[in-house]
Amino acid sequence: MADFVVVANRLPVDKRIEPDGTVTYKRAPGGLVTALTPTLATHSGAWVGWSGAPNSTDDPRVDGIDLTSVPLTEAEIADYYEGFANSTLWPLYHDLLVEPVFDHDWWSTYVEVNRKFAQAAADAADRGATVWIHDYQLQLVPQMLRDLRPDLRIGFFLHIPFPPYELFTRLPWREELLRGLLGADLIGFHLPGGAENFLTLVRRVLKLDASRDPVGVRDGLGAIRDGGRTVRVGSFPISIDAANVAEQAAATTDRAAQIRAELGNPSTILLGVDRLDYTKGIDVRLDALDALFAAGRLDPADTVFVQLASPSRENVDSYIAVRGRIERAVAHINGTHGTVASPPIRYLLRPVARDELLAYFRAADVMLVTPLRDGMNLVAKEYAAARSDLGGALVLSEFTGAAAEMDRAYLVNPYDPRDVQDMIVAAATDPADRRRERMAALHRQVVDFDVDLWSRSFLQCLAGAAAENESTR
Ligand SMILES: O=P(O)(O)OC[C@H]1O[C@H](O[C@H]2O[C@H](CO)[C@@H](O)[C@H](O)[C@H]2O)[C@H](O)[C@@H](O)[C@@H]1O
Ligand SMILES: Cc1cn([C@@H]2O[C@H](COP(=O)(O)OP(=O)(O)O)[C@@H](O)[C@H]2O)c(=O)[nH]c1=O
Repeated sequence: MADFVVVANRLPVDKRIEPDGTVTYKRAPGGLVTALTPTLATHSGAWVGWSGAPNSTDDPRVDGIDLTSVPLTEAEIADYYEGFANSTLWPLYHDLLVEPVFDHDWWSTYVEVNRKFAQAAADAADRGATVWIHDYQLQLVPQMLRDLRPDLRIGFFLHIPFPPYELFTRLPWREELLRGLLGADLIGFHLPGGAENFLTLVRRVLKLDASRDPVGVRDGLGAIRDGGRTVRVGSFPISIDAANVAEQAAATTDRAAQIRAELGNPSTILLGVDRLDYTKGIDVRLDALDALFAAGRLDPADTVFVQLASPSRENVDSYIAVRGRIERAVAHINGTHGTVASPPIRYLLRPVARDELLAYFRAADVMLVTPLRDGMNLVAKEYAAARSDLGGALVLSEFTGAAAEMDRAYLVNPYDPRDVQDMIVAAATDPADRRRERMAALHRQVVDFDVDLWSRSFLQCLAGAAAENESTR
């Protein structure tokens, strides 16, 4: 029994069974794990989630965290994870970048799997414990858990954008999802806009009394009256362990120099680091580079773009399609603008370990972060944290959560090809002192607003919101 329980779709590690039968645990992909791992290291607690493999029931202790596996069958993985979570909610919440599928059988499995997570959390939590539920895969868990364990303090945080009324109300299950979330004492979003969309939806769809004042950042919470309870709603932009990233990155100088040499010592190294997801705009940056090489604005003989892409959701059609588009674009650019000895694009389709990533950050002159939509984007923050040497430049899409705070980046509208091209050229060629001054501001921002502030501010607001509800019980 733990007095602090994290509930997320994924455990922080993926279970792998090696060909010789040995079991290993590897860090799971994605920013949610990156952000929550340091938080749990400072709270002794439990993490309830799925292992990434079918029917896994073992509960290992990894890096000092007690992990509780929620076993999912292959059919549940197909209908709940690949289906409702990643073919319905993910595209709907990311501005319909692909068409969401509305399937009643997937919804039934989503409800059943959310019930499994709620039961596992109820079993793991001590009396009066704090339970922090994460993300779009588990939006029904707050109310299910409150029904099972009214003694708990329940927080929920959404890691992806929360859509406006016009998009959300397409969901045939809109009322059930809103009701599910309202089981929490505090519901957190990255940005005030997501929190305000939620307040509007609750007012219009559920006809509840929801505050109308603008929501502040880490402050100025919204409120919803639901029966005898008050549900608080706020904005808490997630971040990273910036001091740790800076320290580890500074230790990669030799490897960074080696990477530069391996790439042929070009004048400019550009870098992209993403899960292979259609939201990330990998094709946006490839199209921009193609145009810049064709126009002679960048020299393909003296420029290298490294794209590190970690495979993601590989059974989902839209992910298979985007991989095809990206690989065709890489082949087209290398075939058109490169030589056999020096292709301007280097593309890797596999997860890259943290130390190696940090060395790439230190080697890159320009980091390209060009999502069409992204809840936050921790890679942008990691790059700024890694550049304690104040080298490099960040090209950042306005459609990421990170852009709200990192306004000294070279901000781009990823829907405007000319803007993306111009900003890449500016980031690569601006005078050194201008680039340095921008990077200093970005580095300071991520150091001052780190992941510890994110979790502390959320958990403090949760304690306040829960105490208010406990006093009226
Ligand atoms: O678990 P997967 O299906 O492999 O996906 C990985 C994670 O992707 C998403 O990350 C989001 O959270 C980040 C941290 O808040 C944020 O920076 C990013 O913008 C989001 O896309 C997803 O929300 C997680 O649940 C997944 O684990
Ligand atoms: C490609 C790649 C990434 N990482 C790490 O994963 C996260 C990604 O977080 P972000 O918020 O940018 O986006 P999503 O959560 O994926 O939507 C970040 O911490 C990266 O450093 C990694 O470790 N290895 C990789 O190959």
